[in-house]
Amino acid sequence: MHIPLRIYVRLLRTYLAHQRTHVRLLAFLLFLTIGLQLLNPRVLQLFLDGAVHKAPLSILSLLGLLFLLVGLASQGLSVLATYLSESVAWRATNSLREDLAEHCLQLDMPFHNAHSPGEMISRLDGDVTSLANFFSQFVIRVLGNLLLLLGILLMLCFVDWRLGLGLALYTLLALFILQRTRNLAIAHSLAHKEQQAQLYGYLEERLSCLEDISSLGATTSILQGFYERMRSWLRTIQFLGLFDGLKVGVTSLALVGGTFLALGLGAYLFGLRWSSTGTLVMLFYYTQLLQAPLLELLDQLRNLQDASASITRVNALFTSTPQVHDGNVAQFPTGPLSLALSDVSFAYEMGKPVLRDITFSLPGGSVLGLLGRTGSGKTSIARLLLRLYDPQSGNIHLSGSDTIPLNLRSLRLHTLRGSIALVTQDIQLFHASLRDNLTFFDPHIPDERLLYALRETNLSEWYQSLPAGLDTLLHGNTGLSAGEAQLLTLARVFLRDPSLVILDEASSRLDLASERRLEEALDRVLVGRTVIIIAHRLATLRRADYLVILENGHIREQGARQHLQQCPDSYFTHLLHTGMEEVLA
Ligand SMILES: Nc1ncnc2c1ncn2[C@@H]1O[C@H](COP(=O)(O)OP(=O)(O)OP(=O)(O)O)[C@@H](O)[C@H]1O
Repeated sequence: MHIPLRIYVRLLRTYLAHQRTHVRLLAFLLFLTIGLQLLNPRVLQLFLDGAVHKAPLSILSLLGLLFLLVGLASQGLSVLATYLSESVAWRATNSLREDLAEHCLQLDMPFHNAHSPGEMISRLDGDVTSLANFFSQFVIRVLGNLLLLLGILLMLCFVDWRLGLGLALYTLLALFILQRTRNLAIAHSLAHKEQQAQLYGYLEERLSCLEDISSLGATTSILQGFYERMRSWLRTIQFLGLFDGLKVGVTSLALVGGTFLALGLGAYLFGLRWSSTGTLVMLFYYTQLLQAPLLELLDQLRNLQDASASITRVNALFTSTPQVHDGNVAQFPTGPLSLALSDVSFAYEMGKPVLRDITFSLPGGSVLGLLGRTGSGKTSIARLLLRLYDPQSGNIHLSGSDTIPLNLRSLRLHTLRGSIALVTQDIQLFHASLRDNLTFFDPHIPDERLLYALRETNLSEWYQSLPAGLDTLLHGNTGLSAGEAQLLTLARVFLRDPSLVILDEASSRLDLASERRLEEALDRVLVGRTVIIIAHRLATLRRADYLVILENGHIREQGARQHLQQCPDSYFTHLLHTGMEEVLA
């Protein structure tokens, strides 16, 4: 996998730019720690040689104290550096997470249809988390450890060039062997991540429809699927364990080889009287010290491989652009909203049209009933109005009381979606307080407005029964009846004060009593707004001024409801006589 250097540099510059001081301090601490590590063996050598040559006790005590202080300072600085690097890593990854999440929220439905929630979670969290080390330490550690290696080898050269050369050759050989051994497990390590993601995706999907699984008696087959995934995961983990064992064995062998070589060379030179006891101990110490940067460099190399895979995926996400482009008109038309669709045709997939030449208009403040068999394209019209998709041909215009008609595409998406509310039967409540569920986590909406919205949507009695009022924790959709959940989504709509409300079969799953409560609430919430009711049943059409009846993606009939109802030849009258539910279902 080849990633241009500029991508790494750009990432580092973007996400470390605002914490330059911390990064500089971190680099200083790491280099200081490395310097101190290099110093101690030399102090030890001086101490030992001093002891052998009967140096004064005061000098030996001073050297002993220096050895202790350097050791303590190096440990203290390491702790500080770890704390700082964690802080740098979290800040950098958090802002990357924030940017990615914001970008994902701006991507349109075709993108989200093609990527499962599990996949998005793994991008937004898994991939970003694996970049933590890259942000906080990679450059500093690689540079630092290379310097440490070089420093140790230079120190050894300084003592005796043969020692330096011997250990330099050993370092290169050890790096090569260890790198090779580590690469053996990469394929299994990738398979391990993939299988883990698959298992989590499987669990996420099954847990989200636990009620259906239990009621359909599908628990056994679900568990069977779970066991199968666990089994193949276990096999990969066993292989990984085997490779881990091999890796530890080879690493120990390589490191022992280094010590053996150093001591062998030292003993040879000692035999030739070219080195002292202190030098021998220092040599042993430096060889031990050599192992840490060696392993650290290999770890960083491995981390870079992981980071590169994550950077590729994160980059791919950043470069995905929405097919729906934002407009530039920030001001939404004021007053009752009129709507006009002219010759709108749309297909989710090329060659499979879902809507064909749809043309109708709706005066501001009126109610349109949108009817049609399942799959006739009703919901697709709602999605076009919200610009979740754009039609392939035709135009949609909006106008208020004081503006000329505006093309839907010219409006800012944020403004548009803030002014059109879609209420479906698919209700999404969060594991959060009632307040947050109503405000979508916007802290600026005062409680009085929330209480007013709850009253207007017939939820006062339910609210009185809550143990902690607006702070009561809602556990998603559980714990509320379908009717209460639907009224709660209506309260959300009321708070947003939209100009256009689209009710997509909002009451179709409710019992009679709940539907009546919802209808009463709608009487209040819909006042002064333009409304589109996507309906299957006659009862939901009682408030419609106009009707559009769809059939296989085109308009079969349209007109004022009163007119169509009174016209004996109209399709609507036919539907009324034959029993609309049966014909449209
Ligand atoms: N995301 C999608 N990708 C591809 N095809 C889709 C998608 N959503 C809907 N369709 C197809 O588009 C057609 C119209 O669907 P739409 O949901 O608009 O119909 P509908 O009238 O609202 O149906 P229902 O009453 O069942 O909700 C159907 O054939 C459907 O299978």
